[in-house]
Amino acid sequence: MLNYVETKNAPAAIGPYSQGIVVNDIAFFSGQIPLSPETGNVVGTTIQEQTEQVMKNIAALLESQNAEFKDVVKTTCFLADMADFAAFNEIYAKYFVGKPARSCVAVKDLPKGVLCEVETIAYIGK
Ligand SMILES: CC(=[NH2+])C(=O)[O-]
Repeated sequence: MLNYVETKNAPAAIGPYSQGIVVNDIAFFSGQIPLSPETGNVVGTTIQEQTEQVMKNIAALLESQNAEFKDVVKTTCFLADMADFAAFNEIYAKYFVGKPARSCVAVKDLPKGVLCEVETIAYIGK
């Protein structure tokens, strides 16, 4: 059984994808970039500001499934510049205290020219 994630508290999709899909007790959330859920505009210009907005968006997705950061089992992180790795990690670590499995790569470009994107998989069974 597949269920789509739909919440106004996280940015709407900007392409042909959903905010996430739940399969049984696992939620697969689409990559979050630092968009405002209200305006759809990019929030912040620094890696710190943009990572904070990404974390807010992930929190909203998790909340839509009655889940929290501690329920995340895997993340994939995309940076526009690996020089931002340390600063990104500093913000990331405040939220993902449970240290889920992770991959982090630098890519040539991200949508809307942002500095970071983070996708998450969470276990939402209780
Ligand atoms: C932002 C995003 N998740 C995408 O696929 O364009």
